[in-house]
Amino acid sequence: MNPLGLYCVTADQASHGRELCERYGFVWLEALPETGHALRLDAERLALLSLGRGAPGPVWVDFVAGRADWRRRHGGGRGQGVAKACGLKNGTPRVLDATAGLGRDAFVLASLGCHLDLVERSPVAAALLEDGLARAAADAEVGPIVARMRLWHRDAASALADWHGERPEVIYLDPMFPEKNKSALSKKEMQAFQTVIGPDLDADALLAPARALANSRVAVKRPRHAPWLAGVEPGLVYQGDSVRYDVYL
Ligand SMILES: C[S@@+](CC[C@H](N)C(=O)[O-])C[C@H]1O[C@@H](n2cnc3c(N)ncnc32)[C@H](O)[C@@H]1O
Repeated sequence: MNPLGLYCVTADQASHGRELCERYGFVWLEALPETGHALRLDAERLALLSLGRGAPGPVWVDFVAGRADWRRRHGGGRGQGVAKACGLKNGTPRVLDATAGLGRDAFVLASLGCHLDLVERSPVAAALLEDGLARAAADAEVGPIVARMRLWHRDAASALADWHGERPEVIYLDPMFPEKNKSALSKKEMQAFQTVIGPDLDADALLAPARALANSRVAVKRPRHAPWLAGVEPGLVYQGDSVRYDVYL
């Protein structure tokens, strides 16, 4: 996939924009293209745009307002599937989220008190997540929560094989499943995210190193009817309406 372009709205953000291009390999844009996808940096945020007629709205990471905030206040706490799958019934384990994406699941776990390492290989997802974490850090209520989330822009296969940090109790995996029916994706905007990132066809290879590294369990989020990751039967399954959590103890 070609590197994505980054467009900076005002000169004030130019040095930060150029630094993101250098670090993540984005191409500096003098103007937004008419079609396709691009990153847009303004004083508020970094966002992934879909361009052209009928294109879905922008995607960005917001832990302070919107869905993440609602879910933090009213989402069901430790009764949520991700919390049950990661074993939060018995405490607040240290979690390695090896497929961090836009950090939504990780934020739920951090809100419930967990410390997390987040590993993300896609430059687009990592840059959006980094931006959301930085903005949330300045918020009085959410700042202490995101202080428990540490992002690493790298491939999980090598990170799991060569982990130098504190050994995680739990490893959480939520690779992008090759979705045939795109309307099944929760929001139109997320279709853009999937188009830019692509399916994670190598996800099976993460299960064995994750099981070798995790102190207590590996939790895998799958679409409800998807086959087991790497064809390995889990010890425990939490079935939700549209997703399933397979737990390897
Ligand atoms: C479905 S998204 C995860 C969504 C995330 N759970 C959330 O709540 O926002 C899958 C993410 O895993 C990342 N990913 C897949 N395989 C990876 C790997 N081997 N190393 C690092 N990241 C990976 C993809 O780039 C993508 O951003």
